[in-house]
Amino acid sequence: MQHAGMRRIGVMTTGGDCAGLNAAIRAVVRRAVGHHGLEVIGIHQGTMGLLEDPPRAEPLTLAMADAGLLRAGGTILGSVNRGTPFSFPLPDGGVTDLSAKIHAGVAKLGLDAIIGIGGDGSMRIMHRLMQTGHFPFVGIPKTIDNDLGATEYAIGHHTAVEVAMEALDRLQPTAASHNRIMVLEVMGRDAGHIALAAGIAGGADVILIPEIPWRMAPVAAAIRALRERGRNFALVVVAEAVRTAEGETVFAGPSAPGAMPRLGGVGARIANALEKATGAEARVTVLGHVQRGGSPGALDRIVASSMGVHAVDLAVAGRFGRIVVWAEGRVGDAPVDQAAGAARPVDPEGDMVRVARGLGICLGDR
Ligand SMILES: Nc1ncnc2c1ncn2[C@@H]1O[C@H](COP(=O)(O)OP(=O)(O)O)[C@@H](O)[C@H]1O
Ligand SMILES: O=P(O)(O)OC[C@H]1O[C@](O)(COP(=O)(O)O)[C@@H](O)[C@@H]1O
Ligand SMILES: [Mg+2]
Repeated sequence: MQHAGMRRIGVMTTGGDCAGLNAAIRAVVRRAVGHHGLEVIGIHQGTMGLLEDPPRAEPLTLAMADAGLLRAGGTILGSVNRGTPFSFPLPDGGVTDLSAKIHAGVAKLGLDAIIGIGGDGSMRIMHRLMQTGHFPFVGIPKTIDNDLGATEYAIGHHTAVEVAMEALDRLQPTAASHNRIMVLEVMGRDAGHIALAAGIAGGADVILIPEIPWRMAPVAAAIRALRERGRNFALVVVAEAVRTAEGETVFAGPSAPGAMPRLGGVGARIANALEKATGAEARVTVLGHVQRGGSPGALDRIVASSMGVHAVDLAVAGRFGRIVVWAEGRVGDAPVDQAAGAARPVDPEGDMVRVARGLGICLGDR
C-alpha cells in the first residue's frame, strides 16, 4: 500500500565509493519514477549536500537512469566519508553538531523519504538522524569490505573480489617466471573478506587476515613445503588491516581531520620479512582503490538493482528505519539499528575459512 502523501524521494551515497552505486541509484529512479510515478532527488556529496542553502541536489530522471548508469563506476552523486555531522571538526580544532542543518535541508527539499546507500558508519549516522528529527530513512548496504552485520552481501564486495582475483591471475605467471613470492595487499579496513574470497578464487598459497593472528614460522614453513614439492613461486594475499610479524598495524600516512585512519603498507613489511625467512625473492603489489573503481560485475549489478527496487518499495509502504539486506540468495530487509550496531568480521570457524584450510591454504596460524 502506498504511504499517504509520498511524492518525493531523496537518494544519496555516503562512505567510500564502490562499484555498483550507480546501478543502485538507477534502480531507485526506475522503480520510483517509472513504476510509482514519484519524483527522485539526487543529493550531492551525501549529507554535505543537505547543509548548503539551497541544498546541492538535482532531480533524477528516467532518461538519466539508462543502461550507461548501470555500467558506470563511482557515484554520480559524489560521497562523503569524513566528519560525522554530530561532531563535525572545525578548523580551530573544536567540533560542532550539524544535524539540525541536515534536517532543515531535508525540509527545504520537501523529501518524504530518503534512501541512503552506505556502509556501517553511514547507517549509524542515518539512524541517529532518524532519532533526532524528520529523516524518513531507508538504507541500502554497500561496502567492498562486506563487513555489515545485517546482510550477507553488500554492494561492491563482489567486484572488489573479482579485481583482486584477476590480480592474482596476472601475478602468478610473472611469479613463476622469476621464482618469486608475490605478496598482494588488498583492502579491508578491519575485515578479511576480500582477502579470503580473492585468495580462494585466485589460488593463493597463503592468506593473512586480521581475524586470524599469524606467525612467520608457519608461513615460512608453508612456502618451504611448496619448494620441496617442486613449486618455484608462491602467492600470498594480505589484508591491509593485518599486523606485521612484530604486531604493528601499518598506516599509509596521516588521515584528514574527522577521517578514519588510512591503512596501507603491511604487504611490503611482510614481503621483506618473508625474504629473510625463506631466502626467496619477494615482490609486493598494493591494489588499493583499483578494487573500488570501474564497472560493477554481474553479481553487484544484480544485487544493486534488487536492493534499489526493494528500498523504493519499503519507502512507498512507509516502512522507514529499515535497511535492505541480502539473505539466503534473496533481497529482504531488517531494522537499520541491526546494521548500525553489528560488524561482521570473518568467522575464523566459518565456511570460507574451512574451505581455505581444506584447500591447504596457509592462514598463518598453523
Ligand atoms: N554523512 C556522513 N557524513 C560524514 N561522514 C560520513 C557520513 N557517512 C559516512 N561517513 C563516514 O565515512 C566513513 C565510511 O563510511 P561507511 O558508511 O562506513 O562506509 P564504508 O566503510 O563502506 O566506506 C565512516 O568513517 C563514516 O563515519
Ligand atoms: O578511500 P579511503 O578514504 O582511503 O579509504 C580506504 C578504505 O576504504 C575502504 O575501501 C572501505 O571500504 P568500504 O567503503 O567499502 O567499507 C577500506 O577497504 C579502505 O581501508
Ligand atoms: Mg565502514
